[in-house]
Amino acid sequence: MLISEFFIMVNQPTLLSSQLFYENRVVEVTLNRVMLGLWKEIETRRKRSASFNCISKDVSYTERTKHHCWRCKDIIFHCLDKAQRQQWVQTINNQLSLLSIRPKRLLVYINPYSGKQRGKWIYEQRVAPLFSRASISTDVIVTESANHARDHLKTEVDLKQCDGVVCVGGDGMFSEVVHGLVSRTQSDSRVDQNQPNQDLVPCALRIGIIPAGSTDCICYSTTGTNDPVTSALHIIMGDSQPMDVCSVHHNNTFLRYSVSLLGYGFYGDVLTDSERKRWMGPSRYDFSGLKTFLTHQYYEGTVAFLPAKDNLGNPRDKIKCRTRCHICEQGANNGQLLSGDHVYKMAEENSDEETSGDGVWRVIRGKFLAINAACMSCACPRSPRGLSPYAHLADGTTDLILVRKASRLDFLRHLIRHTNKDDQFDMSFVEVHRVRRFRFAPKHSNVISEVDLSETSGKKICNQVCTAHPNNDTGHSNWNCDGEILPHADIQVSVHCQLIRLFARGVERGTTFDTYTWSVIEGSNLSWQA
Ligand SMILES: Nc1ncnc2c1ncn2[C@@H]1O[C@H](COP(=O)(O)OP(=O)(O)OP(=O)(O)O)[C@@H](O)[C@H]1O
Repeated sequence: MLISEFFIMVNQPTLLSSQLFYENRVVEVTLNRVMLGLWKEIETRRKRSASFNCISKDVSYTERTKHHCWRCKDIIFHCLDKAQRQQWVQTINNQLSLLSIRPKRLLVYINPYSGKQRGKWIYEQRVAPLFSRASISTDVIVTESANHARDHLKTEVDLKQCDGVVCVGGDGMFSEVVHGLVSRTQSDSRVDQNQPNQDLVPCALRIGIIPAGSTDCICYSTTGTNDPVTSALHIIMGDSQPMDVCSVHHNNTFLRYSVSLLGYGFYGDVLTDSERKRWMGPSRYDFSGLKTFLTHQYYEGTVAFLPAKDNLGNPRDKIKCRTRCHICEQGANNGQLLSGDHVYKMAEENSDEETSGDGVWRVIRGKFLAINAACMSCACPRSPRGLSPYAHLADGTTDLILVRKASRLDFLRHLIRHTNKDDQFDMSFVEVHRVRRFRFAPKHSNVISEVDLSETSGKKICNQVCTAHPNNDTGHSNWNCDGEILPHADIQVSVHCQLIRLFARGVERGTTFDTYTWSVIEGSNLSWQA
């Protein structure tokens, strides 16, 4: 069982301190309330003498390695007598029993078709052995169809019987679990999700993500890596990272929740096209991305938004969201949605400001290549800084990025900047705002239609690519909501501050503690050998 963080805490009272043997060395090992202290070498012996009546103590712990990855390691200390060994086991087990933040029972959903279809293998080979070592009991469900996990969580599960929910898969699988858990929490609390101005009830259970998908953007943005073992160790340690959730409505009807990207125009069109090409596998995103870029479609409409409070910084302030982020703390202090009249009416023709009960809305009309709302950085291995590098996980805001009509070359320069260190917002046709709520209305009335996912004929693609300012048949794009297509262009979005919590701790700063930071795993099932 994972014990706890294992690094020097100078201000913690020492519970136990002994001279033990480690390899050929005599070391001073200390245990304080939450951590096993780093041992200090006292004396080196070339060989442990055969006359030592040694008793060994096997301890597992987590160690930070490169690129935010954690690994589980074992260490064996040797004691001189049984009494000393007994004292160590007893004290460690007592401390472990006090760590209530660690989950003991988990509900696990595995999507066997995520990414390269290795979800089941990843769980069974790399994660389950760690859970069992940490004495965590699991109830594992391999999903049989899309929305299996969501519907199971919504209706069937006794949530009191587990300490957390784990999804093995990609961002789509995580989104399913979020929908299941958030909807279930609201229905248990009799909260109507169809009201866009409704404060939602935060979920009690934490969610763990074992990455096994194609992009794993949410896992990457919340742990700094998409490594299944690292995620499993964060779960075992009982880490907790709050996260905002956006609710998306159309005319007082709830559509979906979003935790990462809402994209209209470019990202909506890439998704719509790529869904038609699922048979191509993950390469469909590259193909559809190129095709959408070449069609260079823009969309007219009105964006209205409620800016975030000044104390939450701005999307270009270079303050990254990191473990124990002070901006997210400020966001939580600012409170959930502000009470009062949240109802926003679209601005009069020539006005660029509107006042409602919760502040002054800004209104922007124009022709847009893309409208994106990033609730988190959306970093992933392909774009390590993400769509909005300084967006925060839990401050109650989303970064609204408006990319106005521009030449293909300028748009290409903007897109390329997502993959390097240049500022993608430092371009005359791009503006970015930190907002609490926004809404969009396309210029042309929104026809509610089933999205046609059938393949477009080659001739039509060619026409679209070759036309200077092509418009699609309806004159509006689709919203890409965390990888799902929304059927409405006219939407209202509200950010719900810290609605859910993950078994994660956000991306950690630098590597200052790397050499000194350890986390002990084994506890009640410490193996001792005479
Ligand atoms: N048993 C199943 N059969 C078919 N679809 C499923 C099943 N279980 C889950 N799904 C659906 O598969 C979709 C994609 O899954 P997931 O996100 O895990 O993988 P991915 O698309 O490869 O990864 P990413 O979202 O990171 O790109 C999800 O929207 C989920 O609803």
